[in-house]
Amino acid sequence: MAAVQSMPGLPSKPLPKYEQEPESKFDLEWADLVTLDLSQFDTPGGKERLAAQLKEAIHNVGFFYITNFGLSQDDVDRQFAIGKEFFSLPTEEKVKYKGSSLQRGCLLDRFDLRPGFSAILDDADFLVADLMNGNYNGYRPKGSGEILPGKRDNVEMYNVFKFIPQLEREQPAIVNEHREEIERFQRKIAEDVVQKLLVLISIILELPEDYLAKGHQYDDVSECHLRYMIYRHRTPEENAEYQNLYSKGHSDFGSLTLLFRQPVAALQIRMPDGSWKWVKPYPGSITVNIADVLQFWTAGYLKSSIHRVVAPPADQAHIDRLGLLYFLRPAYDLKLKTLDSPLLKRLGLKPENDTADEIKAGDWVRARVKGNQDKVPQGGNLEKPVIGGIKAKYYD
Ligand SMILES: O=C(O)CCC(=O)C(=O)O
Ligand SMILES: [Fe+2]
Repeated sequence: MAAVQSMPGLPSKPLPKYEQEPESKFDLEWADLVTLDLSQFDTPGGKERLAAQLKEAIHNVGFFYITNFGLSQDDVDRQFAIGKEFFSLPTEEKVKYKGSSLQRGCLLDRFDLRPGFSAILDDADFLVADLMNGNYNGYRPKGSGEILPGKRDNVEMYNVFKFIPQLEREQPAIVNEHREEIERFQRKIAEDVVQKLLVLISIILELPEDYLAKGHQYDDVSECHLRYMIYRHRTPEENAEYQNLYSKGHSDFGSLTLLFRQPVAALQIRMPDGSWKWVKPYPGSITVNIADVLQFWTAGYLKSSIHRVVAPPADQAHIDRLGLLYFLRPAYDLKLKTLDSPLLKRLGLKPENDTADEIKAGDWVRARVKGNQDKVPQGGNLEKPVIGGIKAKYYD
Protein backbone atom coordinates (compact mmCIF):
# COMPACT_ATOMS: atom_id res chain seq x y z
CA MET A 1 0.00 0.00 0.00
CA ALA A 2 1.46 3.33 -1.05
CA ALA A 3 -0.24 5.54 1.52
CA VAL A 4 1.55 6.29 4.76
CA GLN A 5 -0.93 6.71 7.60
CA SER A 6 1.44 8.07 10.19
CA MET A 7 5.13 8.57 10.64
CA PRO A 8 5.85 8.13 14.31
CA GLY A 9 9.61 8.37 13.93
CA LEU A 10 9.56 11.61 12.00
CA PRO A 11 10.68 14.71 13.91
CA SER A 12 7.95 17.36 13.65
CA LYS A 13 8.90 20.75 12.26
CA PRO A 14 8.14 23.41 14.85
CA LEU A 15 4.80 25.01 14.06
CA PRO A 16 4.89 28.78 13.55
CA LYS A 17 2.98 30.48 16.37
CA TYR A 18 -0.49 31.48 15.25
CA GLU A 19 -1.54 35.01 16.14
CA GLN A 20 -5.28 35.58 16.24
CA GLU A 21 -6.53 38.61 14.30
CA PRO A 22 -7.55 41.69 16.29
CA GLU A 23 -11.28 42.06 16.91
CA SER A 24 -13.36 44.41 14.80
CA LYS A 25 -13.81 47.93 16.17
CA PHE A 26 -17.33 48.09 14.77
CA ASP A 27 -20.24 47.90 17.12
CA LEU A 28 -22.31 45.26 15.37
CA GLU A 29 -25.74 43.97 16.29
CA TRP A 30 -24.61 41.02 18.39
CA ALA A 31 -26.92 38.14 19.33
CA ASP A 32 -27.53 37.86 23.06
CA LEU A 33 -26.49 34.28 23.87
CA VAL A 34 -26.15 32.40 27.13
CA THR A 35 -22.72 31.21 28.37
CA LEU A 36 -22.32 27.89 30.16
CA ASP A 37 -19.32 27.66 32.46
CA LEU A 38 -18.38 23.99 32.11
CA SER A 39 -16.15 24.12 35.21
CA GLN A 40 -19.45 24.00 37.12
CA PHE A 41 -20.33 20.60 35.65
CA ASP A 42 -18.68 18.49 38.36
CA THR A 43 -19.64 20.67 41.33
CA PRO A 44 -22.58 19.63 43.54
CA GLY A 45 -25.80 20.46 41.64
CA GLY A 46 -23.71 21.89 38.80
CA LYS A 47 -25.10 19.73 36.00
CA GLU A 48 -28.66 20.50 37.00
CA ARG A 49 -27.99 24.26 37.14
CA LEU A 50 -26.28 24.22 33.74
CA ALA A 51 -29.11 22.15 32.27
CA ALA A 52 -31.66 24.66 33.56
CA GLN A 53 -29.63 27.52 32.08
CA LEU A 54 -29.36 25.72 28.75
CA LYS A 55 -33.04 24.80 28.68
CA GLU A 56 -34.00 28.47 28.78
CA ALA A 57 -31.49 29.34 26.09
CA ILE A 58 -32.17 26.69 23.49
CA HIS A 59 -35.85 27.43 23.54
CA ASN A 60 -35.02 30.81 22.11
CA VAL A 61 -32.29 30.08 19.61
CA GLY A 62 -30.12 26.96 19.33
CA PHE A 63 -26.82 28.80 19.84
CA PHE A 64 -24.87 29.25 23.09
CA TYR A 65 -21.31 29.68 24.35
CA ILE A 66 -19.27 27.42 26.60
CA THR A 67 -16.23 28.43 28.65
CA ASN A 68 -13.72 26.53 30.84
CA PHE A 69 -13.88 23.49 28.60
CA GLY A 70 -10.37 22.27 29.37
CA LEU A 71 -8.42 23.40 26.28
CA SER A 72 -6.21 26.48 26.49
CA GLN A 73 -6.11 29.25 23.86
CA ASP A 74 -2.63 27.98 23.13
CA ASP A 75 -3.97 24.48 22.36
CA VAL A 76 -6.57 26.07 20.09
CA ASP A 77 -4.06 28.36 18.38
CA ARG A 78 -1.83 25.39 17.55
CA GLN A 79 -4.76 23.89 15.66
CA PHE A 80 -5.24 27.20 13.82
CA ALA A 81 -1.52 27.05 12.94
CA ILE A 82 -1.94 23.53 11.50
CA GLY A 83 -4.89 24.72 9.41
CA LYS A 84 -2.95 27.73 8.18
CA GLU A 85 0.01 25.55 7.11
CA PHE A 86 -2.25 23.17 5.23
CA PHE A 87 -4.15 25.89 3.36
CA SER A 88 -0.89 27.53 2.29
CA LEU A 89 0.00 24.40 0.23
CA PRO A 90 -0.40 24.57 -3.55
CA THR A 91 -3.81 23.45 -4.82
CA GLU A 92 -2.29 20.45 -6.69
CA GLU A 93 -1.02 19.18 -3.36
CA LYS A 94 -4.27 19.75 -1.47
CA VAL A 95 -6.53 18.07 -4.04
CA LYS A 96 -4.62 14.82 -3.48
CA TYR A 97 -6.54 14.54 -0.23
CA LYS A 98 -10.04 14.64 -1.66
CA GLY A 99 -11.86 11.29 -1.35
CA SER A 100 -11.06 9.33 -4.50
CA SER A 101 -11.21 5.90 -6.08
CA LEU A 102 -7.46 5.60 -5.51
CA GLN A 103 -8.08 5.89 -1.81
CA ARG A 104 -10.81 3.31 -2.08
CA GLY A 105 -8.46 0.68 -3.45
CA CYS A 106 -6.00 1.49 -0.75
CA LEU A 107 -8.55 1.12 2.03
CA LEU A 108 -9.83 -2.15 0.66
CA ASP A 109 -6.27 -3.49 0.72
CA ARG A 110 -5.96 -2.44 4.31
CA PHE A 111 -9.17 -4.11 5.33
CA ASP A 112 -8.22 -7.29 3.53
CA LEU A 113 -5.04 -7.38 5.51
CA ARG A 114 -6.67 -6.90 8.86
CA PRO A 115 -8.42 -9.82 10.50
CA GLY A 116 -11.81 -8.80 11.86
CA PHE A 117 -12.46 -6.11 9.29
CA SER A 118 -13.99 -8.30 6.61
CA ALA A 119 -17.41 -7.60 8.12
CA ILE A 120 -17.20 -3.97 7.16
CA LEU A 121 -15.93 -4.49 3.64
CA ASP A 122 -19.35 -3.56 2.31
CA ASP A 123 -19.20 -0.34 4.26
CA ALA A 124 -15.87 0.58 2.72
CA ASP A 125 -17.72 2.04 -0.24
CA PHE A 126 -19.56 4.55 1.85
CA LEU A 127 -16.53 5.32 3.94
CA VAL A 128 -14.39 6.35 1.03
CA ALA A 129 -16.84 7.51 -1.62
CA ASP A 130 -15.99 10.92 -3.01
CA LEU A 131 -17.19 14.36 -1.97
CA MET A 132 -19.94 14.44 -4.59
CA ASN A 133 -21.39 11.37 -2.90
CA GLY A 134 -21.38 13.02 0.48
CA ASN A 135 -17.98 12.04 1.85
CA TYR A 136 -16.53 14.90 3.87
CA ASN A 137 -13.42 13.00 5.01
CA GLY A 138 -10.44 15.01 3.74
CA TYR A 139 -10.17 18.05 1.52
CA ARG A 140 -13.00 20.07 0.02
CA PRO A 141 -11.69 22.59 -2.52
CA LYS A 142 -13.13 26.06 -2.87
CA GLY A 143 -15.88 26.48 -5.42
CA SER A 144 -17.43 23.07 -4.67
CA GLY A 145 -20.80 24.71 -4.11
CA GLU A 146 -22.80 27.54 -5.62
CA ILE A 147 -23.91 30.59 -3.66
CA LEU A 148 -25.78 32.53 -6.31
CA PRO A 149 -26.51 31.39 -9.88
CA GLY A 150 -23.13 30.84 -11.55
CA LYS A 151 -21.26 32.19 -8.51
CA ARG A 152 -19.30 29.69 -6.52
CA ASP A 153 -18.13 29.70 -2.91
CA ASN A 154 -14.71 30.79 -1.72
CA VAL A 155 -14.32 28.25 1.07
CA GLU A 156 -11.76 25.50 1.52
CA MET A 157 -12.04 22.83 4.19
CA TYR A 158 -9.90 20.07 5.51
CA ASN A 159 -11.90 17.61 7.58
CA VAL A 160 -10.11 15.19 9.89
CA PHE A 161 -12.41 12.30 10.80
CA LYS A 162 -11.86 10.25 13.94
CA PHE A 163 -8.63 8.25 14.14
CA ILE A 164 -10.27 4.83 14.09
CA PRO A 165 -9.29 2.08 11.63
CA GLN A 166 -12.54 2.23 9.64
CA LEU A 167 -12.11 5.93 8.94
CA GLU A 168 -8.38 6.15 8.34
CA ARG A 169 -7.35 7.85 5.13
CA GLU A 170 -4.22 9.16 3.55
CA GLN A 171 -3.33 12.43 5.27
CA PRO A 172 -1.08 15.32 4.26
CA ALA A 173 2.33 15.62 5.92
CA ILE A 174 1.17 18.46 8.21
CA VAL A 175 -1.50 16.16 9.68
CA ASN A 176 0.85 13.18 9.93
CA GLU A 177 3.49 15.30 11.66
CA HIS A 178 1.01 16.55 14.27
CA ARG A 179 -1.23 13.54 14.36
CA GLU A 180 -0.85 12.84 18.07
CA GLU A 181 -1.67 16.41 19.00
CA ILE A 182 -4.63 16.52 16.62
CA GLU A 183 -5.95 13.25 18.01
CA ARG A 184 -5.53 14.47 21.59
CA PHE A 185 -7.41 17.68 20.74
CA GLN A 186 -10.15 15.79 18.93
CA ARG A 187 -10.56 13.25 21.73
CA LYS A 188 -10.73 15.98 24.36
CA ILE A 189 -13.69 17.43 22.49
CA ALA A 190 -15.31 14.10 21.66
CA GLU A 191 -14.73 12.30 24.95
CA ASP A 192 -15.12 15.16 27.39
CA VAL A 193 -16.57 18.46 26.13
CA VAL A 194 -19.41 17.11 23.99
CA GLN A 195 -20.11 14.31 26.46
CA LYS A 196 -20.87 16.97 29.08
CA LEU A 197 -23.16 18.80 26.66
CA LEU A 198 -24.95 15.55 25.83
CA VAL A 199 -25.52 14.91 29.54
CA LEU A 200 -27.05 18.39 29.91
CA ILE A 201 -29.35 17.82 26.94
CA SER A 202 -30.35 14.37 28.27
CA ILE A 203 -31.23 16.00 31.61
CA ILE A 204 -33.35 18.62 29.79
CA LEU A 205 -35.17 15.81 27.96
CA GLU A 206 -35.66 13.98 31.29
CA LEU A 207 -33.77 10.97 29.95
CA PRO A 208 -31.02 8.99 31.75
CA GLU A 209 -27.89 11.15 31.84
CA ASP A 210 -25.90 8.84 29.55
CA TYR A 211 -28.72 8.42 27.02
CA LEU A 212 -27.36 10.63 24.24
CA ALA A 213 -23.73 9.96 25.10
CA LYS A 214 -24.22 6.30 24.18
CA GLY A 215 -24.88 7.24 20.57
CA HIS A 216 -21.78 9.43 20.34
CA GLN A 217 -18.75 7.36 21.28
CA TYR A 218 -15.32 7.96 19.78
CA ASP A 219 -15.14 4.37 18.52
CA ASP A 220 -18.48 4.57 16.71
CA VAL A 221 -18.32 4.82 12.94
CA SER A 222 -19.79 8.26 12.37
CA GLU A 223 -19.22 11.41 10.38
CA CYS A 224 -17.81 13.40 13.35
CA HIS A 225 -14.86 15.55 12.39
CA LEU A 226 -12.50 18.31 13.28
CA ARG A 227 -12.55 20.91 10.51
CA TYR A 228 -9.96 23.43 9.43
CA MET A 229 -11.62 25.98 7.21
CA ILE A 230 -10.65 29.11 5.31
CA TYR A 231 -12.78 31.77 3.67
CA ARG A 232 -10.64 33.62 1.15
CA HIS A 233 -11.52 37.30 1.33
CA ARG A 234 -13.17 39.06 -1.58
CA THR A 235 -12.81 42.62 -2.85
CA PRO A 236 -15.63 45.10 -2.11
CA GLU A 237 -16.75 44.73 -5.76
CA GLU A 238 -16.88 40.94 -5.43
CA ASN A 239 -18.74 41.22 -2.15
CA ALA A 240 -21.36 43.39 -3.86
CA GLU A 241 -21.72 40.78 -6.64
CA TYR A 242 -22.16 38.03 -4.07
CA GLN A 243 -24.62 40.08 -1.99
CA ASN A 244 -22.01 39.80 0.79
CA LEU A 245 -22.73 36.08 1.20
CA TYR A 246 -19.90 33.63 1.91
CA SER A 247 -22.22 30.86 2.97
CA LYS A 248 -26.01 30.83 2.53
CA GLY A 249 -28.21 30.54 5.61
CA HIS A 250 -28.35 26.85 6.52
CA SER A 251 -28.66 24.45 9.42
CA ASP A 252 -25.93 21.96 10.30
CA PHE A 253 -26.51 18.28 9.69
CA GLY A 254 -25.51 16.24 12.74
CA SER A 255 -25.99 16.64 16.51
CA LEU A 256 -23.92 19.65 17.62
CA THR A 257 -21.38 22.01 16.05
CA LEU A 258 -18.58 23.57 18.10
CA LEU A 259 -16.95 26.66 16.68
CA PHE A 260 -13.66 27.70 18.25
CA ARG A 261 -13.15 31.38 18.81
CA GLN A 262 -12.83 33.14 15.51
CA PRO A 263 -12.26 36.87 16.02
CA VAL A 264 -13.19 37.77 12.44
CA ALA A 265 -16.86 38.76 12.62
CA ALA A 266 -18.82 37.04 9.84
CA LEU A 267 -21.12 34.45 11.41
CA GLN A 268 -24.75 35.48 11.76
CA ILE A 269 -27.75 33.71 13.28
CA ARG A 270 -31.31 33.94 12.03
CA MET A 271 -33.43 34.99 14.99
CA PRO A 272 -37.00 33.72 15.52
CA ASP A 273 -38.34 37.01 14.02
CA GLY A 274 -36.33 36.42 10.81
CA SER A 275 -33.71 39.12 11.52
CA TRP A 276 -29.96 38.32 11.39
CA LYS A 277 -27.66 38.97 14.36
CA TRP A 278 -23.87 38.71 14.50
CA VAL A 279 -22.14 36.18 16.76
CA LYS A 280 -19.48 37.82 18.90
CA PRO A 281 -16.36 35.71 19.37
CA TYR A 282 -15.60 36.01 23.11
CA PRO A 283 -12.10 35.13 24.34
CA GLY A 284 -11.85 31.67 25.84
CA SER A 285 -15.21 30.55 24.46
CA ILE A 286 -16.58 28.01 22.02
CA THR A 287 -19.79 28.84 20.17
CA VAL A 288 -22.06 25.79 20.06
CA ASN A 289 -25.12 25.19 17.95
CA ILE A 290 -27.77 22.52 17.78
CA ALA A 291 -27.95 20.64 14.48
CA ASP A 292 -30.55 18.67 12.47
CA VAL A 293 -30.40 15.27 14.15
CA LEU A 294 -31.20 16.75 17.57
CA GLN A 295 -34.13 18.54 15.97
CA PHE A 296 -35.43 15.22 14.57
CA TRP A 297 -34.85 13.39 17.85
CA THR A 298 -36.75 16.03 19.81
CA ALA A 299 -39.63 16.54 17.33
CA GLY A 300 -38.48 20.12 16.86
CA TYR A 301 -38.18 20.99 20.58
CA LEU A 302 -34.49 21.68 20.00
CA LYS A 303 -34.05 23.88 16.97
CA SER A 304 -31.35 23.29 14.39
CA SER A 305 -30.58 26.97 14.08
CA ILE A 306 -30.17 28.73 10.77
CA HIS A 307 -26.91 30.63 10.39
CA ARG A 308 -24.88 32.10 7.54
CA VAL A 309 -21.48 33.62 6.88
CA VAL A 310 -21.26 37.13 5.42
CA ALA A 311 -18.51 39.58 4.50
CA PRO A 312 -16.66 40.80 7.62
CA PRO A 313 -16.86 44.48 8.62
CA ALA A 314 -14.56 46.95 6.81
CA ASP A 315 -11.65 46.67 9.30
CA GLN A 316 -11.52 42.87 8.79
CA ALA A 317 -12.55 42.69 5.13
CA HIS A 318 -9.00 41.99 3.93
CA ILE A 319 -8.52 38.90 6.12
CA ASP A 320 -8.62 35.31 4.88
CA ARG A 321 -10.82 34.04 7.69
CA LEU A 322 -9.53 30.81 9.22
CA GLY A 323 -11.91 28.61 11.17
CA LEU A 324 -11.65 25.63 13.48
CA LEU A 325 -14.78 23.62 14.13
CA TYR A 326 -15.86 20.29 15.52
CA PHE A 327 -18.90 18.62 13.99
CA LEU A 328 -20.54 16.06 16.24
CA ARG A 329 -22.59 13.47 14.38
CA PRO A 330 -24.37 10.43 15.83
CA ALA A 331 -23.30 6.83 15.25
CA TYR A 332 -24.04 6.14 11.59
CA ASP A 333 -26.83 3.60 12.05
CA LEU A 334 -28.98 5.45 14.60
CA LYS A 335 -32.42 6.34 13.26
CA LEU A 336 -33.93 9.83 13.22
CA LYS A 337 -36.99 8.68 15.20
CA THR A 338 -38.23 10.97 17.99
CA LEU A 339 -36.80 9.98 21.38
CA ASP A 340 -38.96 8.51 24.08
CA SER A 341 -38.63 11.57 26.30
CA PRO A 342 -41.08 12.30 29.12
CA LEU A 343 -40.71 16.03 28.44
CA LEU A 344 -41.56 15.71 24.75
CA LYS A 345 -44.52 13.46 25.61
CA ARG A 346 -45.84 15.95 28.15
CA LEU A 347 -45.53 18.73 25.59
CA GLY A 348 -47.42 16.55 23.08
CA LEU A 349 -44.78 17.13 20.40
CA LYS A 350 -45.20 15.10 17.25
CA PRO A 351 -42.47 14.37 14.66
CA GLU A 352 -42.28 17.04 11.98
CA ASN A 353 -41.73 14.38 9.27
CA ASP A 354 -43.41 10.97 9.26
CA THR A 355 -40.72 9.49 7.04
CA ALA A 356 -37.83 10.31 9.41
CA ASP A 357 -38.31 7.26 11.68
CA GLU A 358 -36.50 4.82 9.44
CA ILE A 359 -33.79 7.13 8.10
CA LYS A 360 -30.29 6.50 9.44
CA ALA A 361 -28.55 9.55 10.90
CA GLY A 362 -25.46 8.77 8.79
CA ASP A 363 -27.50 8.61 5.59
CA TRP A 364 -29.12 11.94 6.48
CA VAL A 365 -25.76 13.61 7.04
CA ARG A 366 -24.32 12.17 3.83
CA ALA A 367 -27.34 13.25 1.78
CA ARG A 368 -27.00 16.77 3.18
CA VAL A 369 -23.26 16.92 2.44
CA LYS A 370 -23.99 15.74 -1.09
CA GLY A 371 -26.72 18.35 -1.47
CA ASN A 372 -24.32 21.08 -0.39
CA GLN A 373 -21.97 20.42 -3.28
CA ASP A 374 -22.69 22.19 -6.53
CA LYS A 375 -26.16 23.78 -6.92
CA VAL A 376 -27.97 25.46 -4.06
CA PRO A 377 -31.63 26.35 -4.54
CA GLN A 378 -32.25 29.90 -5.73
CA GLY A 379 -35.08 32.38 -5.84
CA GLY A 380 -38.18 32.39 -3.66
CA ASN A 381 -38.25 28.65 -2.94
CA LEU A 382 -35.02 27.95 -1.10
CA GLU A 383 -35.66 24.30 -0.38
CA LYS A 384 -33.79 21.24 -1.51
CA PRO A 385 -34.96 17.62 -1.17
CA VAL A 386 -32.57 15.59 1.01
CA ILE A 387 -33.83 12.04 1.60
CA GLY A 388 -37.17 10.35 2.31
CA GLY A 389 -39.07 13.34 0.91
CA ILE A 390 -37.66 15.62 3.63
CA LYS A 391 -36.35 18.98 2.49
CA ALA A 392 -33.60 21.24 3.81
CA LYS A 393 -34.15 24.99 3.87
CA TYR A 394 -31.62 27.62 2.81
CA TYR A 395 -31.79 31.39 3.26
CA ASP A 396 -30.02 34.32 1.62
O1 LIG B 1 -17.40 29.78 9.62
C1 LIG B 1 -18.34 29.90 10.39
O2 LIG B 1 -18.39 30.80 11.23
C2 LIG B 1 -19.50 28.95 10.32
C3 LIG B 1 -19.29 27.77 9.40
C4 LIG B 1 -20.52 26.96 9.20
O3 LIG B 1 -21.63 27.38 9.42
C5 LIG B 1 -20.41 25.58 8.70
O4 LIG B 1 -19.33 25.19 8.24
O5 LIG B 1 -21.41 24.85 8.76
FE1 LIG C 1 -22.99 25.73 9.62
